[in-house]
Amino acid sequence: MAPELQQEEDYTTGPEAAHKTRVTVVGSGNWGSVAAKLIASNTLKLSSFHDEVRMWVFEETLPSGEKLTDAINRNNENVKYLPGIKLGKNVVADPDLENAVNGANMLVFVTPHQFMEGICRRLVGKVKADVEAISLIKEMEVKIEGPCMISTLISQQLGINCCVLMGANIANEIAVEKFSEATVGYRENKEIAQKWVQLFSTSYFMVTPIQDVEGVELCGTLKNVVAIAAGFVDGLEMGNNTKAAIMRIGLKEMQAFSKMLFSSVKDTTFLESCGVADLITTCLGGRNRKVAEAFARSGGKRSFDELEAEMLQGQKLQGVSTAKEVYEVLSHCGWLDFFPLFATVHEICIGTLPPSAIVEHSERTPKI
Ligand SMILES: NC(=O)c1ccc[n+]([C@@H]2O[C@H](COP(=O)([O-])OP(=O)(O)OC[C@H]3O[C@@H](n4cnc5c(N)ncnc54)[C@H](O)[C@@H]3O)[C@@H](O)[C@H]2O)c1
Ligand SMILES: O=P(O)(O)OC[C@H](O)CO
Repeated sequence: MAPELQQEEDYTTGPEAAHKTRVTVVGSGNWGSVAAKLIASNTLKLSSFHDEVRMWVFEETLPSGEKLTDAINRNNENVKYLPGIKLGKNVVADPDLENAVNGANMLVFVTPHQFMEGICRRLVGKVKADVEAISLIKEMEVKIEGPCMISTLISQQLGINCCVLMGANIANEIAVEKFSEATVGYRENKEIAQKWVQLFSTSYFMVTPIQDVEGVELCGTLKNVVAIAAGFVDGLEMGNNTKAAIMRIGLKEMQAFSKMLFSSVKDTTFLESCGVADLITTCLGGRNRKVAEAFARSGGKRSFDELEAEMLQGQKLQGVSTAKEVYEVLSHCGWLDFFPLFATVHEICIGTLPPSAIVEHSERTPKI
């Protein structure tokens, strides 16, 4: 159960409280919890924001029998998805989605993408008409009409504006306040983008706004496919030069695919944190890389689902499903020959090709 709004300190009262911007984080996984921590450290300092940050929790029961929400509020820590890190006492976990977003002026969406359609459906008519949203979700969906970015899904289903925040952001490193950068992608309104920058920025988290929402979101989405390829290379012990080659080919395919989908995507976006920096960090230290390495070491005999459950304890991979979504777009558009790395990653994931195909097939020079 979510506690009453007033806790030990009085965050909510005072005549000016009603005019302050309220922030809700929709999601409480590994990155969701770190996002709440970053934001909560800023809402305490910025007088235009309400101190309290609500964090929606997909409720579950811990092995101890305690509800996750209760454990978070009692310990001020997400004991399952971000153990050992205090979130800030002004973070209030709430298992009731509608209640969590009630009255919020700024919504931060940060769940694995597969839950977003259901979440949006539940939120229709429940959010303020002028609420601003941001998506931290690195994925896309493919519908009959074609590919749909998650920020577009949010915008269309809820009728609200949605920016994105992506970057070289392994959550566990930011949780212990190691320096990193991030990129906010926005469509038109730079003032809104600046407000998101203000809300997320700390001395160890440097955020830059750029006007290229699709480019930023596609970088965050597509790098997960390259991370799977990098994991195969690691699992096959092919070495650093091979991995660098896979990253280079992957970056070229990311750029070409993004520009073929959206002609507005800027080349310079790929040099921001959301582009080459995220590609590097994810291919070195991400969860997609780690599980793909185990998959290759098993010779493709163990499934990604099984390895995900065993290795990530409830955290979710996005790369395997992204590879499938990308493959569907490539098949539909007749582009498979132009993107050998993307296509090969999917074919290895579904067992049509062995992990060793990652080099044999991806090195074919793409005609892009
Ligand atoms: N973890 C990172 O380092 C990191 C960094 C940057 C971006 N991201 C992106 O952020 C997004 C969220 O990732 P994360 O790491 O916060 O999550 P996660 O993988 O750690 O956690 C899984 C989350 O899914 C929730 N969940 C499980 N079943 C659900 C259901 N049926 N409905 C709704 N929620 C359910 C769980 O409660 C948990 O909060 C992803 O798109 C990811 O790619 C992650
Ligand atoms: O752990 P991954 O593979 O989901 O990647 C985490 C982040 O996206 C890195 O920026």
